[in-house]
Amino acid sequence: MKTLGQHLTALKAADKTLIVPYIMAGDHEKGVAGLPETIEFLVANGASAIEVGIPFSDPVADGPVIELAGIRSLKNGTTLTNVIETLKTVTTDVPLVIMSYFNPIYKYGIEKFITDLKETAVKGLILPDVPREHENMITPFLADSDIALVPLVTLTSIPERQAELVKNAEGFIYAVTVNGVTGAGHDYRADLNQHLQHLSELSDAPVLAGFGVSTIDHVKGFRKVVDGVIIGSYIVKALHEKRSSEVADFLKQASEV
Ligand SMILES: O=P(O)(O)OC[C@@H](O)[C@@H](O)c1c[nH]c2ccccc12
Repeated sequence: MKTLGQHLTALKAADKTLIVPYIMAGDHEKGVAGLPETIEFLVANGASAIEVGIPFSDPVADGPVIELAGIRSLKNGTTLTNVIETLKTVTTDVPLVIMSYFNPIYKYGIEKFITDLKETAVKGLILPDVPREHENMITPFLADSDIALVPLVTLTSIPERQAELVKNAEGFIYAVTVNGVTGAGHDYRADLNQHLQHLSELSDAPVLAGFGVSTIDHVKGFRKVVDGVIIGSYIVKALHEKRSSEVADFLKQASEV
């Protein structure tokens, strides 16, 4: 299997718009047992990679939609252990990216976490509450794996910090488009595209914009300056409300932008 960076770079070279849906593991009527079919559904509808969220009781960066999905998932009995066991049963060429707060991983054991992921299609990690200064808790274990630690770059990062965050980036760069939590309904800053353009120039790694992406017009707008988008709340809400054919249409249209 290719690394996350190789997979996305190949799609980028073929001039595809990178589309990365986010789902909350275990937010399904079958609980975590429903995760493989949700992944299959997203793969079948053209996802470039899939961000798999681990539910956590204190999700500081999550807006209401993702937070509620996390609460439902925890009620369904989802744990990092049963997510990893389930992911071991999933075979796909589309790389998976785990999005988790640090606490569940710390409790699981960092070394065991990385070792166990090697038996899955997980090729990347997004850890929003692990700052660059503390990444060395994780990076030694990643050294002999093909799992990338995806940098999150926010609008408030000063230019030097941005350059530092994207230096040697593997996988992709997650460009956070708003100052705030996940979810729709934010107004994007007038100079957002300039910021995104600048980020794209800083690195060869694909740049994906995320937070608030919920319409095809958003995808078209971001596609002018970056390689693709991450879509969370819109997908999580629509899947929960059983509007999967709408999600399928959205993903197909988005990948054709
Ligand atoms: O929901 P949105 O606005 O489409 O944004 C993606 C986001 O949900 C997903 O990437 C995510 C969920 N929780 C996070 C915490 C931090 C950073 C990112 C995330």
